[in-house]
Amino acid sequence: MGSVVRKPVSQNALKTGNADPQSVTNTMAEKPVLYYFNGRGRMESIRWLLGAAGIEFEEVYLEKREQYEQLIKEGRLMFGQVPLVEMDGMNLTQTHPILSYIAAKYNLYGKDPKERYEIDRYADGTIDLMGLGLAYPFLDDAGKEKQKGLIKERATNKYFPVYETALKDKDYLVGNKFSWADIQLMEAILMVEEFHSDILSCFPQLQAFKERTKKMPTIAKFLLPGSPKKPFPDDKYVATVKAVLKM
Ligand SMILES: N[C@@H](CCC(=O)N[C@@H](CS)C(=O)NCC(=O)O)C(=O)O
Repeated sequence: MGSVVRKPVSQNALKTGNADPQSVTNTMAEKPVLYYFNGRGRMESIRWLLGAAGIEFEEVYLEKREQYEQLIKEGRLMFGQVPLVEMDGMNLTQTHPILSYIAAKYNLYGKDPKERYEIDRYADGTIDLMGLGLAYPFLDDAGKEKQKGLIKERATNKYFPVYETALKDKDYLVGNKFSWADIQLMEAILMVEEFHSDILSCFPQLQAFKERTKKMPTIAKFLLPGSPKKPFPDDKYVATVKAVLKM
């Protein structure tokens, strides 16, 4: 029951961080509403998935501690954590289930339990790899240097070889149909390339995958400047996350 949206506080109130518990609306948002920081973090894969599915969404950026506390007070964060996605009358939390819900809803989640398992497995590999990028902005200079090396090592030796082999004789990772797994892989490739621009030189299948995937209309749109895709995290993003979460 904790996930049902009853009376969401108006987004304008949350935006300012001055949400009044009495300031409620009964209207259910038609577009999904994403509550997170104005930066990548754990929300970025959700933005990617919605973007690739061609679904428009709105965002409420957490800039003040009060906004986060207000969401907790309203019982909208099951474990006191964001990402939060308000969608289909629910307060969705926990990144992986949010992603699989959206993937299922928009037919990007395979045709049967076996394919869904394969999609989950490939997606989790990218989530593990991208977790290294997620942590990067919060490290000190020495930690960043080390993390950059680790991203290269893990991408080259652990993760990319798996996807390279999987794509040897097919265009998509699972069921020869475009799925959430492919979207995750595209995001992961671009993330690693930001650290190591030549990373695909030993991965011709991944290079070809990237070239054809970036031409898909919804993805091409998502990659355009001004889209909901967030830039490489900067100091302001780090400071905001630390202030809101009291890190
Ligand atoms: N397992 C959760 C982890 C979410 C999480 O750690 N979110 C951070 C922000 S990126 C947070 O809200 N931290 C506050 C806390 O854990 O109390 C998920 O995947 O969504």
